[in-house]
Amino acid sequence: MAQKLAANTFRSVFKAVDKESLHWFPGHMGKGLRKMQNKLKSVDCIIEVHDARIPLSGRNAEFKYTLSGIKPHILVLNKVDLIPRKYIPQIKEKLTTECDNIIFTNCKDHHCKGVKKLFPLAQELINKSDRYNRSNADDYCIMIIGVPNVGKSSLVNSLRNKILHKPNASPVGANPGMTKSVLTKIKMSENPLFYMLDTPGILTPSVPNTEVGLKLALCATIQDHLVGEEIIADYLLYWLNKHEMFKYVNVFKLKAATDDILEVLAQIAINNNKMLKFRDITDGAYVRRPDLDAAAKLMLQIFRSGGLGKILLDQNLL
Ligand SMILES: Nc1nc2c(ncn2[C@@H]2O[C@H](COP(=O)(O)OP(=O)(O)OP(=O)(O)O)[C@@H](O)[C@H]2O)c(=O)[nH]1
Repeated sequence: MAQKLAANTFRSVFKAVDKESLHWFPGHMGKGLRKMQNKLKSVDCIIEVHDARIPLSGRNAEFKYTLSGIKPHILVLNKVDLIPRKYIPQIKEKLTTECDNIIFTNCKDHHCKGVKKLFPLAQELINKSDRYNRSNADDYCIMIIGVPNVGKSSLVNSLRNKILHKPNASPVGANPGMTKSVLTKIKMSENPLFYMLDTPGILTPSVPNTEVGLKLALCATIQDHLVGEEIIADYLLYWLNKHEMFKYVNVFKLKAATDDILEVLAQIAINNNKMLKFRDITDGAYVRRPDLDAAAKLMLQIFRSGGLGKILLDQNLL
């Protein structure tokens, strides 16, 4: 059993990292945003997907200014399976001034109620709206947007499976930036004629400060190597200790909770036989050392798959 230590035993602030490394805006994203802004004019409803673990951090609301509230907007908080359900009402309340239509989804669950509700809600909102520049169009068009890796393609696939009973169309990947190709329309239903832009629009995450950048990195919306796996793992350790979530002690077979990331990584490496072999220059003999990079990658992978418990990284902002 993990020893429960007082929060003040641990770091109260996380040491700053190089801010530059947290501003990630590769070329394809910039082009994507421009293309998307043009496309937004020809859609009737926008489904914005974000990671439920960071409902208040990292969303990029820029697209909204382009449309200034003209088109119906649904905010989908995906990966709800990774957060404690008790926070859902508070999250809704906190976001209600920004968006009336908030839906929580788990795209890994074929019976997810949120996914089932999404399409009927979009239809209802479009029917209620004046459709602005598209009032004469016979078809309805929905666009899915969001920052990288929040599950946009997974949601498109879930909706396709549910409505069209068709297999997956969009590639799903564990790394950010999977979806790069051109936007194309796919038919979702014949009557009424409903289309969806099947390649989701990628938004740049909003990174106003280091802490938000680290949360985005923890949720894999910024590529790991741009921040550094060890830094992200250290932030995770800091966060877990600060919120007195000590499940990691058992998961990583540690003797006690600790604020020392090197101690944690060394133990993970030993437990998982992730060792590097070196030749000792003095006597030529081989020595083995823990592979800390591999351990940091494993630690992040375990966190991201929910192995350290259900965690709401924005819980302090509610
Ligand atoms: N636990 C959990 N994982 C999910 C869920 N939805 C998607 N994922 C995982 O999240 C990762 C990213 O999913 P994608 O659907 O590729 O995300 P995306 O937003 O299209 O990614 P980009 O194309 O990079 O923008 C994959 O490893 C998915 O399996 C969910 O509801 N719960």
